[in-house]
Amino acid sequence: MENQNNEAINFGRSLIVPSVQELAKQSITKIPPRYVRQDNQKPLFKSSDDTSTLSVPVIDLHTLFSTDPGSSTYSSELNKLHTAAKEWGFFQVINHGISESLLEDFKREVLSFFKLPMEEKQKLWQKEDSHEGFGQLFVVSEEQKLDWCDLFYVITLPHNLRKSQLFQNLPPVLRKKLEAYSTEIKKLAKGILGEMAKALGIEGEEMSELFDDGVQSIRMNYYPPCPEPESAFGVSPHSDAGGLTILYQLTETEGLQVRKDRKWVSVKPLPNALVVNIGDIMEIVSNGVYKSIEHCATVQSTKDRLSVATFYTSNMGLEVGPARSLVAQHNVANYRRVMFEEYYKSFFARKLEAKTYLSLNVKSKSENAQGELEKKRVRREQTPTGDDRKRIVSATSEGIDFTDLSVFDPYDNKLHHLEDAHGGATRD
Ligand SMILES: O=C(O)CCC(=O)C(=O)O
Ligand SMILES: [Fe+2]
Repeated sequence: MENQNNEAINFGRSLIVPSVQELAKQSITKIPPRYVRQDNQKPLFKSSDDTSTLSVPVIDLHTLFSTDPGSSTYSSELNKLHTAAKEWGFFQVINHGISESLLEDFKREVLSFFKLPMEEKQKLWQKEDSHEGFGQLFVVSEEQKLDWCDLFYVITLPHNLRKSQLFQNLPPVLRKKLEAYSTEIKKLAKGILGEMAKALGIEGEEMSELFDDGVQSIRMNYYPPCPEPESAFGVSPHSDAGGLTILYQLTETEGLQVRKDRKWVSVKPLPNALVVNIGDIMEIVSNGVYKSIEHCATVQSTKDRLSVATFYTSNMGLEVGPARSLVAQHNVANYRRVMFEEYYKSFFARKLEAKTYLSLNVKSKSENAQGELEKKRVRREQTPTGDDRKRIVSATSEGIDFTDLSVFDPYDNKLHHLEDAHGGATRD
């Protein structure tokens, strides 16, 4: 039974910030300091065309959803999905079953939505007590650097979590298409989660308990052209909090970058493909077999870019932890159990930053040594100059050998030099 009181639930709020789209309409040649990243935090640039080898795997969902599970074609595609989720945490899906016409209609409506005059958008702007609507997310202080992006964020499922006033004020055709898109994405997310369960060896019943009536939210991102694209992020490096994210890249402009080991790889928009990535909750459920991977969006000087991210996560009211069937297989639970609602609320109450929330708060004792090192790394990266020496001394006195400008990288369990921008990784 749906609890009607759920509409009172607020997953978060964010400080109200100016519209970047409006700012970009003025012919500025420099961006305001609030968007300019420090030298060692700037994005790295290269499009997928000039990189050589690495590209995000592509999975054919028709093979998984419609071929005989006993066939070798099926098992080789399932294996491809499993490897992509383990080694990349990101992949693109083709033949996903969402019709081209729905994707086109939805795209058209989202494009016009961001073109609405400001007076219309104001009616749908975030309020101080909730981050749903037009605006930004994760802004917790006036000093914090801002992303070069306007977004519209809305909880779409389950129905009783919707802010009905926000829905009623949406342009009617957008509302209709959003409804259809949200239904299709839920179906798709559950289909992919079902295949993942098979690949991981999680019992179907447990997967249903976790994800049958999951919370779904949609974030529409508009990245205007930026006069200083080398200094700003469209979205800061982060991991997503949910179960799965399904991203629709509406334009051909590249911008999404995914961290693969210590490199950043650009995800080229493919016609009619969707990008899927593992979120923190799915990393927890998979007991760490699948990884929720850091990613970010860069911006360009002449082209704008639009994307729609749908976050599909577990049911309300649940305590989420590593799947029972996996703990039995692995003989260890690598993550603590967390109340989903608390996890989501705490995620939204802080600045968006790398993978710190998951690594610092939910890893179990067996992974804590790594978590402690990560905590020190984050503290140091937040103040890369100044007190660095002291921190290194304090880390060393605790038995950890930090050499100057070295960081611990939780992705490969090694120390690396921190001379590179963009969080210490390099681009392939
Ligand atoms: O626009 C993109 O490509 C990435 C957006 C994203 O990571 C997000 O909305 O969480
Ligand atoms: Fe994301």
